[in-house]
Amino acid sequence: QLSPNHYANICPNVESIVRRAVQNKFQQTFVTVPATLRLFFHDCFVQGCDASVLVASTGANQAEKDHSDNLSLAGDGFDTVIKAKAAVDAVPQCRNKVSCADILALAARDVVVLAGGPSYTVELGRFDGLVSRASDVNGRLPQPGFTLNQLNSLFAANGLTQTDMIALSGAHTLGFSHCNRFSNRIYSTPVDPTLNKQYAAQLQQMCPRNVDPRIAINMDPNTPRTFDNFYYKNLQNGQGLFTSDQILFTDQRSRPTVNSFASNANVFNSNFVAAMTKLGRVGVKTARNGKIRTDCSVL
Ligand code: HEM
Ligand SMILES: [Ca+2]
Ligand SMILES: [Ca+2]
Repeated sequence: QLSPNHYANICPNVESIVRRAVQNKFQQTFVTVPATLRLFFHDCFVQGCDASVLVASTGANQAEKDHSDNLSLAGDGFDTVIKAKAAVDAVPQCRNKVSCADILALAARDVVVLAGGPSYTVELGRFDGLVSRASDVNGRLPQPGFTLNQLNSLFAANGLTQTDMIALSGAHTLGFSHCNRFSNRIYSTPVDPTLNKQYAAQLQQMCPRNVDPRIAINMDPNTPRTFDNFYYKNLQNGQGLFTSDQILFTDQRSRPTVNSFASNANVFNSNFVAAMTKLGRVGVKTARNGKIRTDCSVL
């Protein structure tokens, strides 16, 4: 049973402790923001929001983070949670009382705020999962080539509507992508017709054939460091980076929602907050099937 006041007696300052740690990390690198936000999503969609994504592999177990779909998760997201956990545990009353899953949920909210996005109340009381298996990731995360039906069915499997899915996709207003995620769109004949011609040419320039696979580019070409509704305006202009982004505007069924988020930042913000709150409830563990980890990377 999640509640914003879960730690009121256990660790009353947990919110400010996590916020300060996230702020410190943010001052070192902006990558903290997209990395932490994406990490939360990849956690919640596999075994629920239980910090299973944070677990390191051991000789006996290949953990989620080593699945191919998770290899592009930026290390700064993991580091943010580790730093915040250390800050929480430095307070005697809080030591080993706050779950890694809750710290990640708080940190995801805090990075959105640091990038200029909306603030919101985070529900707390998740326990950390007892397993993390790479094989559990198979088929649980959306792929950049997904159709609207594929996106909808995967999000529906997590209790999220098409509107939630469109709002959460707005996270692509921040952060980076490697070139191979969309190279099929710019090097097909003809070039993907839903791509803005000028944007396609820019992408070809930034991501030439046989580009170094480590090269990553901004997903939002206009305001890559601001959490805003530019993602949806980009879709209207044919500047959606992935097939799974642009389809939200191309398909008649999702276009009205994209247009409404593009024309009204407040509508986007409130839908994003509602969807993040729902995302944070996915597969939550309790004392019966979870625990509070002492080290977020060790079961
Ligand atoms: C709707 C289906 C989604 C698909 C197909 C998708 C796919 C991707 C892909 C392929 C990347 C680039 C990874 C790389 O090459 O490094 C990416 C990055 C990112 N995604 Fe998504 N994503 C989806 C939804 C979400 C959601 C729901 C969130 C969070 C609420 C999210 C947050 C991010 C962020 C912040 C990045 C940038 C990461 C960074 O810069 O380190 N995505 N996504
Ligand atoms: Ca998880
Ligand atoms: Ca932006």
